[in-house]
Amino acid sequence: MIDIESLIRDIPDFPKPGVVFKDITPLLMDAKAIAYCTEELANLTERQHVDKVVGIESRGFFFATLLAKELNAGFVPLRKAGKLPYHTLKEPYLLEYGMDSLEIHEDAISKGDKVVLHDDVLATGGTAQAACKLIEKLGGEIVQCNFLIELSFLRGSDKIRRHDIRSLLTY
Ligand SMILES: O=P(O)(O)OC[C@H]1O[C@H](OP(=O)(O)OP(=O)(O)O)[C@H](O)[C@@H]1O
Ligand SMILES: Nc1ncnc2[nH]cnc12
Repeated sequence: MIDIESLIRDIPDFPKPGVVFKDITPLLMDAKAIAYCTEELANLTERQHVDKVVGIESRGFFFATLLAKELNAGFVPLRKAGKLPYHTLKEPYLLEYGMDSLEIHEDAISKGDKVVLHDDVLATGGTAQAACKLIEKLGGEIVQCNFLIELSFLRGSDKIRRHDIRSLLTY
């Protein structure tokens, strides 16, 4: 058991006044914490069969690839607009401190694939909602939305409540 909360630091007023940013870089610098979080994130899925773990650029990538390895699944990147080289589907969204668009390669998920969506933080839920739309447009079946951190006071789970939502840490 590792106290991962002590490895996440609050940065007030980043990237905008009024936002308290959860900085996970201290956690990422700790080898035991990486191993612990990877195993615990995989345990949240109850080790059910998963075809693809979808990770959201950029901080979602850190644990999504490790989680894919742990679950013996493939990894699919959801990237910010203009970064993926092949044919894409695109979805705009609002997040706690701005707006953006996410894209997915149109051949990244096959109809009926069992998919775990992973990101580091669930805040207002705009990012995760857009990600779910893209996965489902390609015919993926979302078996879990899996997060390192949920900021429950921002009510992001309201936007993806159809899904199983699990987080290692909730504030
Ligand atoms: O629930 P929401 O309000 O939509 O916010 C959550 C998103 O915000 C952060 O990403 P950010 O866009 O800051 O990009 P980054 O991962 O590249 O830092 C975080 O990694 C989530 O993807
Ligand atoms: N408060 C926050 N800290 C870290 N990442 C975030 N993404 C959206 N809100 C965030």
